[in-house]
Amino acid sequence: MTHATTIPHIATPGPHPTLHVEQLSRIYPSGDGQVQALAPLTHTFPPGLTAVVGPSGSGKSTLLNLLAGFDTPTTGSVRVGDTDLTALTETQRADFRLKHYGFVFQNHNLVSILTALENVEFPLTLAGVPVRERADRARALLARVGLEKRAGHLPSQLSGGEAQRVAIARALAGNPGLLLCDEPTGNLDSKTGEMVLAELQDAARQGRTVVLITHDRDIAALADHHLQVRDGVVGVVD
Ligand SMILES: Nc1ncnc2c1ncn2[C@@H]1O[C@H](COP(=O)(O)OP(=O)(O)OP(=O)(O)O)[C@@H](O)[C@H]1O
Repeated sequence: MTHATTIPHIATPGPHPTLHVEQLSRIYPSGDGQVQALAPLTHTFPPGLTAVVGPSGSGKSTLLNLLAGFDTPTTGSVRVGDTDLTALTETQRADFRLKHYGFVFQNHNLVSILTALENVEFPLTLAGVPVRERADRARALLARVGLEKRAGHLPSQLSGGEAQRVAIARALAGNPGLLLCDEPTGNLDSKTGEMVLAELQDAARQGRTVVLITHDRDIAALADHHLQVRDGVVGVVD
C-alpha cells in the first residue's frame, strides 16, 4: 500500500534530524542485585527502517523506551539532531516528542470514543494546529493509508489492521522524523501485518528513521537495517 503522490496539507518531509546514541546503557535494580538491561551502546540510526530483533527479555523495549526519552539512561545520551534528549526537562521532552516522534504500539491505543479522523487529529490538537488545517491533514493522512472511507468510524468498528493503519496515520500527523514501533504487527495475521509494514516502509522512504521491534522474522527481513539484541548487548547485523 504505497502512495507515491504528494499529500496535500502535509509538509513535505525535509531532512529529518539524525538519531544518535552515545554510550547509552540502562541498569535496573533487581532484588538484591542489578540487571544490565542495555549494555553501553553507541550507534547512529540511519534513515530508513531498522528492525530490532532478539529474544524475550533481551532489552528491546528498554532500548526503545530510552530512545523515546520515556526512561532515563544509567549512562550515555540520546541525541536527535543537535538536541540531547537526556538534558531536557520532562516538559521540554514532551514538547520535543510531539514535534519529532511518532509511536506505533502492538495495541493501537486509539481513543475508543473518538472517530478515526478525530484520533488522527488528536496530536495536532495538542500541538495547537488550527481546526481547519488539522482536519485537512488528518483526512489526507487517512487517505494515504487507504482509509478515507472509514474516517467516521470508531475504533471498535475497524478491523485490527485498519485500526493499526489509523494509528500509523496518527503517528505521522505531526510529520515527525522518527517513528518508534513496538511490535505493531504482533496482533495481526501475516497478510495484514505486511500491509501495516508497507505503511512503515513508505514512511521510511520519505527520509524518516523508523525503528521497529519485531519477533516476526519475515517482517524483519523486509527492513533496511537490522539490530540484534542479546542479553542487553546490541549488535549491528548489516
Ligand atoms: N522496570 C524494570 N525494572 C527492573 N527490570 C526491568 C525493568 N524493565 C525491564 N527489566 C528487565 O530488563 C531486561 C530487558 O527487558 P526488556 O523489556 O527490555 O526486554 P524485551 O527484549 O523488550 O522483552 P520482550 O520481547 O519480552 O518484550 C529483562 O531482564 C527485564 O526483566
